[in-house]
Amino acid sequence: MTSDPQMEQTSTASDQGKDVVLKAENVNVYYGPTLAVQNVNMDIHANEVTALIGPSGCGKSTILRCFNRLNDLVAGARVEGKITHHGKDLYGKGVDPVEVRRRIGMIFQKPNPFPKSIYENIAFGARINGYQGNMDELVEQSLKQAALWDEVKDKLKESGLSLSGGQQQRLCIARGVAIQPEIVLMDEPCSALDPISTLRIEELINELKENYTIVIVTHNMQQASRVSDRTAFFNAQATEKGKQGYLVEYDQTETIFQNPSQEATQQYVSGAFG
Ligand SMILES: Nc1ncnc2c1ncn2[C@@H]1O[C@H](COP(=O)(O)OP(=O)(O)OP(=O)(O)O)[C@@H](O)[C@H]1O
Repeated sequence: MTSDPQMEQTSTASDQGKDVVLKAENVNVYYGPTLAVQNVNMDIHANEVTALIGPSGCGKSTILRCFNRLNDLVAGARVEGKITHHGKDLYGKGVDPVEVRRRIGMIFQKPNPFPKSIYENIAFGARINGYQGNMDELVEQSLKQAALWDEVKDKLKESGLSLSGGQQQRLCIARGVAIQPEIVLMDEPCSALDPISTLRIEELINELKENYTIVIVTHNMQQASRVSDRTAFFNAQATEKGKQGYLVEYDQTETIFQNPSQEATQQYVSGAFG
């Protein structure tokens, strides 16, 4: 084990190239002049759940937002290095960031349904994205995929805001899957939810990975170990220019939690810091 952060980063050497849908190579992210996360290399694999864990401020959300170009919308944010999606530069000339975000959706920490009916929460986005098929069928199918149909099928005209927090988050997931993304990014999707709703979302994540690739940021280590196939542990080091995040170790979730190669990972997953 080493304690030098520059030396610590490892990646999934054993199965690189296999079903890789997103690949980050030497990614640095700056906010203005400040380097917030440095030298991230990681592959995201198809139909898997990848968890990003680590203490506050180590750059998990920043990296997540790079995966669908949401950082483009943050003033002063700049991404260096390369992120490819099926081998194609996600930031390349001619790539439409709106189309990127359609194929690579984001579920946020706080459920954010539109102030519209449950039905319209799903139909609205689909319509904007040019959906021409049977809307009733799409609404039903999306709500079923998000494990919400049985609870709302008799009140589709009621406001999405009338639902509980956990139901609202599943509505947001239904809205997300209705536009048929390939990848779903989730930024602490359960942090505003009670334990029962959290468990429901975790079960849902497990079901969704049959059809989608999922990357989830979570503070909850039990959650990472329950839902993910691979886990990336990020840490931050103090520098004269402030805190800098970096990827310490990325491997199968079982390895990260039971037999990590880095001491810092071992300490973090055993609750010694963070
Ligand atoms: N919009 C922004 N403008 C400037 N700095 C930012 C911005 N967003 C994040 N940062 C900085 O980038 C670093 C990484 O933040 P980020 O939110 O990605 O970390 P995180 O690991 O997701 O943290 P948390 O677990 O607390 O959500 C932090 O130092 C943070 O202050």
